[in-house]
Amino acid sequence: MARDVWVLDDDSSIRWVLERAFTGAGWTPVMFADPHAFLDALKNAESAPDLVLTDVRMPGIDGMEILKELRSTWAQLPVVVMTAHSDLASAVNAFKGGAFEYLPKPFDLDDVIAVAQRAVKSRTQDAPSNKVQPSQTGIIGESPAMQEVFRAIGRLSRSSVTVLLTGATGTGKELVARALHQHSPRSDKPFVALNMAAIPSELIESELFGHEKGAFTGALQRRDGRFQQANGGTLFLDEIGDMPLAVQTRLLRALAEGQFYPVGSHQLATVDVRVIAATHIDLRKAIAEGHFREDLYHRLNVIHVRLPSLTERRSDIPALTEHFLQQASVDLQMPAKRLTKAALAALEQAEWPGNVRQLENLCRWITVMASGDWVDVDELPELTTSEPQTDDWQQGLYAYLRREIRADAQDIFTQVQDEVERLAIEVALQETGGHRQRAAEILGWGRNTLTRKIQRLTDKNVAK
Ligand SMILES: Nc1ncnc2c1ncn2[C@@H]1O[C@H](COP(=O)(O)OP(=O)(O)OP(=O)(O)O)[C@@H](O)[C@H]1O
Repeated sequence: MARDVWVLDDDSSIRWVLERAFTGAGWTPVMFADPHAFLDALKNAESAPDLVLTDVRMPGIDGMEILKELRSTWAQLPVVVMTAHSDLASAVNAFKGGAFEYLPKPFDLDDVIAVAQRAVKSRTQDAPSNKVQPSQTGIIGESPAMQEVFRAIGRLSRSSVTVLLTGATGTGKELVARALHQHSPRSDKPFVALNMAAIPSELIESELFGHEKGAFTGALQRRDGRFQQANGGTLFLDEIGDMPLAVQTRLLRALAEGQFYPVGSHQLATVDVRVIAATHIDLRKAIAEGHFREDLYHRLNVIHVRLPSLTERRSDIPALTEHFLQQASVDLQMPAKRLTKAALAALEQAEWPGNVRQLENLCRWITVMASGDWVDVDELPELTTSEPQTDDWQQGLYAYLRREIRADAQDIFTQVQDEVERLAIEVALQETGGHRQRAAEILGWGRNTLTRKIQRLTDKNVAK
């Protein structure tokens, strides 16, 4: 059965090739050069076409308006947007909730027909809304902030677009990356994750791109990198802000060209990989400080999904707690603990610098440590309940500790303790204009203790 497709593009050569491609594939195309004529046709048509294919950047009209018009006229009509990467985020937003596909410009004609067919097919199979349900992802969250995340997963579910996930540590970035993959056309292909913070920086390049035998000391075998392993699927680059600049340059090239040279190799490797990157740091700041390439940032930030911190969605704490207590009881083969109302209220009011992961760990702790089946406030470990902090030193410390532990560092507690002491002394002395007696009082030490500690830290520095 011939399908009707309306094509809107102001570029006559694009119209020409698209008309031929669609006719050749058995469709009935109706071509529009002028957005206003298109909108008129839209208003006056008695029935919807099977598909609309439109550019969003045309002179004299805001393409987003066209999407909104389409959405309000025929809510279920599948729409394919032809757009450059830079316009995609706004296009997705303008078309919130509708069936949506996109074609990055410039495109291949075979892709056009494939995407068009997929868009039409998805409509016939589709539920009215393309919001992904929490139960389909294993991600818990009824709060409005999380609903926004589920909607984003749904909207992106038929595309392979690059996504940047931001959010503090432990907010579920990896979980969401996996959900994006599971709900993408690539779901039957591998999902491969690489955490920049977890591997020594000098190995990141070969981890990503693979290496030849003998490419560097210790490269005893040729090895595929994560890019090759993820071929056809999704590569999740966690803590992208920790990627060394030189590797950023290589990544940028690999993303732009879909090709790269493995370390020590002269043979180009070609891959088709969707990249999802995540960061808990502010990449704009990293760019300003010269640690992150701006062009790479734009490449990765085609679609941005921000994960809310746990304190932004306190209403999810009871469901998360119940889930983690259940899970801990299964994992640890211990009876499931229950929280009294007061204990749950305390959790709902706590600060959670480590976000969901911290809550998950706490539930494991309770499962092992609490004595009875019911756990009351006094059995909870100490929770910070103060007002939200303006600074995020605990988060920084948390991330630092995790990075060190994953890098197999030794003796980190002493290091951290020394650093805390040094900072506290430094600030106290600065704030008191170098007055040791006052500084000691502020720090809660005797003057002699302060002098001894200063001496010890100075000796340590000298010894370094
Ligand atoms: N909404 C959620 N529902 C259920 N579990 C969650 C949710 N969010 C996070 N988790 C769990 O919390 C833990 C931390 O999540 P995840 O590793 O995805 O966080 P992250 O943001 O990637 O952290 P980091 O930045 O520190 O790498 C995981 O065990 C994950 O399964």
